[in-house]
Amino acid sequence: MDPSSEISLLENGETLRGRWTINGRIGGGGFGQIYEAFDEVNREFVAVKVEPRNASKPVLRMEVVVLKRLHGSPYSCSYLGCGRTDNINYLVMQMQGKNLSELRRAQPAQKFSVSTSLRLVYEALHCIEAVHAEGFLHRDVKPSNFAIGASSATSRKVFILDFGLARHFIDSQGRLRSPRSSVGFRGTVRYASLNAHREKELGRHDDLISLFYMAVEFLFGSLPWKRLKDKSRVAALKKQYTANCLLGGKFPELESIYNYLEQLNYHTKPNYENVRKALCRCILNNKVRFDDPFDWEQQDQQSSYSSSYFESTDGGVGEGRARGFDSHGNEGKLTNYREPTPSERMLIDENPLNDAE
Ligand SMILES: Nc1ncnc2c1ncn2[C@@H]1O[C@H](COP(=O)(O)OP(=O)(O)OP(=O)(O)O)[C@@H](O)[C@H]1O
Repeated sequence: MDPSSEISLLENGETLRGRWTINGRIGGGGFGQIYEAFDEVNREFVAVKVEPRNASKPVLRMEVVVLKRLHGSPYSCSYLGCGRTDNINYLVMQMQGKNLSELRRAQPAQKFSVSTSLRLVYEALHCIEAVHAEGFLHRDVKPSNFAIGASSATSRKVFILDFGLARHFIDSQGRLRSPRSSVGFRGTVRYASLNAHREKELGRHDDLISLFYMAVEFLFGSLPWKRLKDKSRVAALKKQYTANCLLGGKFPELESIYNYLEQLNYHTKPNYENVRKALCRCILNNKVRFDDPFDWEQQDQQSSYSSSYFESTDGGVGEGRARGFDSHGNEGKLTNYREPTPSERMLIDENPLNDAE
């Protein structure tokens, strides 16, 4: 059964393990269905991801492994439980707010301001680094796999979702696993790195290249290959467009990040710190403040760029929504404002990406 089909795997009012009462479906991608449920023990809303027990491509097992490893991380959902019934496998986790794809598509020109774009990318970089630090590649980095928090305390934070395609890249001895010579395509065509198109074993830099494509889409509203489904045609365009061209020459620091990442391979650990430095320089040069309101908090249409070769709408993925999201209730209030740390401030003045680790 296609889990994203209209056939719901859970009914409203149904209770899992006598604790989580289903309250409605909030999303469903290619691999699972996501429900809102009420946790009768902690008296709060939670998210439940479900797949059929006989799924042709089961993903929840890996999701549970990764979420448990990340439990307590400020960049991922808390793990709350998992189990199975006669028909389904399920995973219960912390409820987050809207995903970054739906937030972007809700913007007037379907793009974020420079300020919002750069800060979201900055936060998403932390998320990806946290996953890599636990020895996992995400392999499906895209805007619908990041969400802002659902509470006033977390509504200015970004959380990474969906570890269904994750892969452990280190072995039990802590060594890098040997790359396989060929693997099938992994990820989402629009954001996949060229290595994914080549069906090569993906490395840490490939997750960051997908983040770069997210950045372009945030800033300009779309990617040139957004309407193409054919993987080889998308790959041809990804080869054709330089970072300079994708960014219209407006963000040299992001260009330098892409050009750096492109030189890396499966074996090299990206220098996350230097990528962050380059991003910080971009933030500084564009006069972005970490305490600016996000676009959805205050629609003030600050400096955003337009680009004639991009079209204005997209068929972005991710249909999730989450109740309890309260950014409107907190509009204008910087409930979770985070100053750059002293080391981040220092980074801004240094020259990044000179040395690859
Ligand atoms: N913990 C959560 N809290 C709130 N919303 C969530 C949560 N987990 C997932 N969602 C919503 O459901 C959507 C789909 O979730 P997820 O990506 O895990 O499913 P999927 O089947 O793997 O999707 P895809 O195939 O598109 O990657 C997310 O984009 C998000 O909007």
